[in-house]
Amino acid sequence: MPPLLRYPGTVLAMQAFEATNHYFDEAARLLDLSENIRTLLITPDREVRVEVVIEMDSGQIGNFIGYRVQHDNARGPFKGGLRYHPLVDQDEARSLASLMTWKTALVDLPYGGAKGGINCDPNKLSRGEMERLTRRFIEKIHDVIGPVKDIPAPDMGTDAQVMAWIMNEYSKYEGFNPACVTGKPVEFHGSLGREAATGYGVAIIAREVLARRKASVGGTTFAIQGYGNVGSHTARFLSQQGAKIVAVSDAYGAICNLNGIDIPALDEHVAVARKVVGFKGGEPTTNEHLLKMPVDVLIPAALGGVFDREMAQAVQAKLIIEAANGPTWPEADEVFKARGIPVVPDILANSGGVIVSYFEWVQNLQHFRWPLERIQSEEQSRMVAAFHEVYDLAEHLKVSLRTAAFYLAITRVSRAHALGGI
Ligand SMILES: NC(=O)C1=CN([C@@H]2O[C@H](COP(=O)(O)OP(=O)(O)OC[C@H]3O[C@@H](n4cnc5c(N)ncnc54)[C@H](OP(=O)(O)O)[C@@H]3O)[C@@H](O)[C@H]2O)C=CC1
Ligand SMILES: O=C(O)CCC(=O)C(=O)O
Repeated sequence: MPPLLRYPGTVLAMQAFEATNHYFDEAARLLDLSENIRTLLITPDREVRVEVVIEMDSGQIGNFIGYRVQHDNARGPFKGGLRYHPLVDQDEARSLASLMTWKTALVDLPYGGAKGGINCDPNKLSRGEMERLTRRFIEKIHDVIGPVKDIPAPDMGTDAQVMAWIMNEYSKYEGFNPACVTGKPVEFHGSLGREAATGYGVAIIAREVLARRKASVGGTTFAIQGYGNVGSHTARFLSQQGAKIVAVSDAYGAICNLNGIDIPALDEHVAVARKVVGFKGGEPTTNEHLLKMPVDVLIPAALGGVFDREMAQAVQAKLIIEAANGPTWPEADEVFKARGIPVVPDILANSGGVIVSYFEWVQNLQHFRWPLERIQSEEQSRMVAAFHEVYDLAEHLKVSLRTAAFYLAITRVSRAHALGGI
């Protein structure tokens, strides 16, 4: 059975929401916001916590808690994923919802930010239990979500099938409306390109940041923590550009191959084994070792809170791209700054997912389907534009990429509050 994580023995100086607000404050200081505006911007608009009780396959009662935190909607409906994981709690949902507010603003989508989930272990639930859990959760929260209120999407532990159940359950209460949720199966009102969108975007960011550093993806070495939706698609798109992916991992362990892992062959193995360990084209190793390998680029693509101070000191990568949400504690961020290791922040690096969710929502509202070429090319142009805007601002203000990204996002959200009024 895989470990639940966070990393055992880690003593955290702060909680996840506090960490997100720390990053907010670093940028807000440059913006001269009043204390009242700061409070308005960081405080979640609404927090829903519901008991979700289902009958397990064994006949026993299963007790779970579901959360939906709606952080800010000054720029449009709340938007953000649903996570099914044993560590889901109110604080994590707050932190992730807040990150969504800054992410949607940074890539200029007409949305606010939300996040939620259920404290369950999807690896231990049957398909029937997952469906009952999802439907019961939606039964409890259907009145606070919807196409112009709050639009959920996939995150860790949820996928297109879960989104299909959400759409179906929501429609029972509120009438048929596929725009109530994104990340649905393509044949059930979903969008081409959504499943791979986050990884596709991470690979675009890798290409752009390497180009600014006079390097290219071809021949560059990468280690990727997490081989789920985001990690595996990132690996696929990077390897198609000639990257040398020397280590990947999931909750069960890691594999490494300094000559480069054959990603299509690994995918065939994972399709059967459901884990990366056991793949013949790599040596088994640990997640901890993967994070400390001397690679060019390290990509966390699993849980938050992976880098604490100690781990940041041990990292040997030259560049970090945050595909996961919130992988870096502020104490680690300081270490990376001091060591001159640039970090492309989550709200920029993994924004491809919500960008294509936006395209899915637009297609649902238009009752029209866009071809994959249009989706990928529009995702690409939005991400490239946002990346260079952040990079240029960071150089201009002499701040980190994260502070520049938050600066742009806070500017847009506070402007929306000012224009819309309270
Ligand atoms: N899906 C999306 O569109 C987006 C996701 N993100 C973020 O990307 C990250 C990954 O999400 P996603 O790929 O969707 O989730 P998935 O559930 O599809 O995949 C998560 C991956 O992380 C692995 N994992 C879990 N625990 C550990 C651990 N302790 N050490 C190493 N790997 C571990 C899982 O392993 P196993 O399969 O063995 O459990 C799995 O490979 C999250 O931080 C999420 O918030 C950000 C933007 C959009
Ligand atoms: O696609 C979306 O709406 C949100 C995806 C998500 O949860 C995220 O970007 O962290």
